Formats: sequence, C-alpha cells, structure tokens
Amino acid sequence: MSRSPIKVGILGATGTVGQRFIELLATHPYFEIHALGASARSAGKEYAQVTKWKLSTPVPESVRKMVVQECVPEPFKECGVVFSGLDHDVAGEIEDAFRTAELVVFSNAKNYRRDPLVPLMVPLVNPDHIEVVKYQQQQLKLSKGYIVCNANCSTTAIVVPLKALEVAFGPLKTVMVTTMQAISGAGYPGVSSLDILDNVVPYIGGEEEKIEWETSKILGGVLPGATGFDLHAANPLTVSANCNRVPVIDGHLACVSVQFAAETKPSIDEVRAAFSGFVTEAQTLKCPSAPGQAVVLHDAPDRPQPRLDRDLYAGACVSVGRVRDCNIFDVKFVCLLDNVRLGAATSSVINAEIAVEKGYIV
Ligand SMILES: NC(=O)C1=CN([C@@H]2O[C@H](COP(=O)(O)OP(=O)(O)OC[C@H]3O[C@@H](n4cnc5c(N)ncnc54)[C@H](OP(=O)(O)O)[C@@H]3O)[C@@H](O)[C@H]2O)C=CC1
Ligand SMILES: N[C@@H](CC(=O)OP(=O)(O)O)C(=O)O
Repeated sequence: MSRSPIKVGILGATGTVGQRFIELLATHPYFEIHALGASARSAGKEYAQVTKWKLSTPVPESVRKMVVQECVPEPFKECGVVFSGLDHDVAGEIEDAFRTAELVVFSNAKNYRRDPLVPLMVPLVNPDHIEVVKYQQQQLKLSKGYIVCNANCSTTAIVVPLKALEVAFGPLKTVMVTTMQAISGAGYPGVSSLDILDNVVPYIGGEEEKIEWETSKILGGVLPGATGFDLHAANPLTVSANCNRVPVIDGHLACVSVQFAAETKPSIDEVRAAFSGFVTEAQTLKCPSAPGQAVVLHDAPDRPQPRLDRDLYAGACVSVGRVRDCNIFDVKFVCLLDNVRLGAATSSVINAEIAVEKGYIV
C-alpha cells in the first residue's frame, strides 16, 4: 500500500543508538526524518559537526546539514512519531514532556519499561501489547500521545528464541542465562580501553535485574480489556541472569538453559524445528524492517559468533546455535543479536511499523 511519508523525530540522534536510527530511517518507505534532538552541547549546530559517527557508511546527505534541536516538543510537533535514543538520566522527563504534548514516543531507554501503562514491546515477540496504549491515553487523559518502550538488548536476545519455544511447547518454568555483551552496549565512549582490552568484566550494573524482570512482562499476556499486562501470572517464569562485558564491538552472545513447565520435554530435533519454523506477526504484516527469518538456526558447532553473524538480515534477527540437551534443565542453546540494531534502534522502528499497520500511528 502506498502512503505519504510520516514525519519522524529522533531524540539522542548523535549517540550510538541515534546513529542506527538515522541509518534505518534515512531511506525508510514509511518514515521521513524531520527533526533531530540531542543535548544543549549539540543543539543549534549541524548534525555532521556534532555527531561522533561510528558507522562504516557515511552520514546520510539528508541529515548532514540538519540543525540539531534541543529535546523540547515544539520543533517536533509535526512528527507522527518520535524515536528516543536518549540517555536514561534525561529520558524520563523528556519523554513524558513529549507525551504530554500529544506526541507518540517509541523509546529505547529503560525509564518506562516497568510502567503498568506502557507496552514493553519486542517486535518479534509481543506486538499485541500495543493495544494497551489506548488505556494509557485514557488514564492520562490524552488523545494522541503515548509511550511505547522496547526492551533491554540482552532481554531482546533471549525472548525471541524463548517465544519460539513457548509457541511450540507451552509455558516455560525456569531460564538460566549467561551473557557476553559487546562494548557498544555501554554507549560512547563507554567502557575504557584499559578496562576491556585483554579482559572480561563480570559485571554490568542493573543488567541482570532487567533481564530477570522484563522477560515476564514481554512473554506475559495482556489483561482483559487491554488494561495492562499479566506479567506471566498464570505460569510464573523464573529467570536467573549472569552478565559479562567482553571485548567485542557489536553483538551480544548469550548461553541459555531452559526448563519447560510441561513434564514431557521435546526432542532436540523438535526444538530445532520450533526455532527455524518461528514466524512472527511483524513478518506476516510485511513490516519493511522485519527480518526474513526471525530466528536463524546455525548448524556449525562453533556458531553463532558476533563478528560472523551479527549482520545477518541487517542485524534484525536473532541467531541460535548449539542446540543440545541440558543435564540440569531440558534444553540449552547459544543465541546472538546485534545489540544496537535489533537490541535497540531496529526494534523501535519495527515496533513503529507495526503501529502504522495496526492504525496506532497516522
Ligand atoms: N547502546 C546499546 O546497545 C543500547 C542502548 N540502549 C539505551 O538507548 C539509550 C541511548 O544509548 P546510547 O546511544 O548507547 O547512548 P550514547 O551515550 O551513545 O548517546 C546518548 C544520547 O543522549 C543525548 N543526551 C545526553 N544528555 C542529554 C541531555 N541532557 N539532553 C538531551 N539529550 C542528551 C546525547 O546527546 P549529545 O551527543 O549532545 O551529548 C546522545 O545523543 C540509553 O537509554 C540506553 O540505555 C538500549 C538498548 C541497547
Ligand atoms: N546495558 C546494555 C545496554 C543498555 O543501554 O541497556 P538498557 O537500555 O536496558 O539501559 C549493555 O550495556 O549492553
């Protein structure tokens, strides 16, 4: 269906996630970049002068000379959607001000993920959660504005394969995950080279708690009448996470062990078939940024690997490999996602594409 382009804004446009937003949105079939926002340090200057561009493709011509705005609603008032890659120290207040000004905000920041009115949407997992924005608007007495969040990047890496398992075999009981997370996850300039080269740092502040909590909201359903989220209440899911920072630039790897709620466990061949046969609503809706394959199953015993596999489907899929029996739980596997693309900007953009297809963005 052809439609006129929807004007969009990007908050935090100069940052690590903001750059991926620009890359995705500069040539997007539904959206047209209209306004860019960042801190007072960057506001009033041309984008190319202030961004510390780290992608291997050049800064798109259409934004090079765009003047960066302060993150206030006025310059964004014509935008049908505003994407946020803001630092969490400032995202809470700014995103709320945009919503109050009747703007639609799709955010990467953690501030509203636990809000009982805000969908925590991973586009390849729970696109149905978008329905709750009507209740959010009703409760906050808004007619157009709302906030939708996407998940922590490591949470996103695991919930996509976990959803494939739930769809095929029913509820999960216990999940144990150990991550190896890329340095780009910490933004720019992020982790000091003296800390990360020749090293592994076995701590990422707040990360384990986010994975353990967010998974249940995402895999849980929507309450009757779309008045909130059930947090997997009927089948409580216990998640335990260990998070590590490793000297990789992009791509979070996670080792995951799963116990199903049902007594009988599927065979490894059935689990492999569930991963490779997983089809998501983002794909059936033909969202332009959705991957051709949501879970890419690898056969080689030493895959997936960040450097070799993070670019599959332009970083919009999750790679899974090493699917095997687990002596303690039922099955274990390794998964990989590009933390700045499907782990951040790409998820927000697919979420917005879903919202367009379902009539929540006009
Ligand atoms: N990197 C990743 O893999 C992921 C990041 N996220 C989340 O996305 C968000 C952005 O992360 P990331 O891109 O890595 O961070 P960066 O540090 O790379 O970028 C932060 C952005 O926020 C802007 N900013 C900082 N302070 C202010 C302020 N006072 N007012 C307005 N804008 C401000 C910066 O502008 P300026 O350049 O002018 O300082 C910059 O554009 C964070 O909330 C992060 O937690 C989520 C998932 C994954
Ligand atoms: N904490 C993640 C990135 C991130 O910003 O997460 P969150 O959006 O949950 O704050 C990492 O370091 O890899």
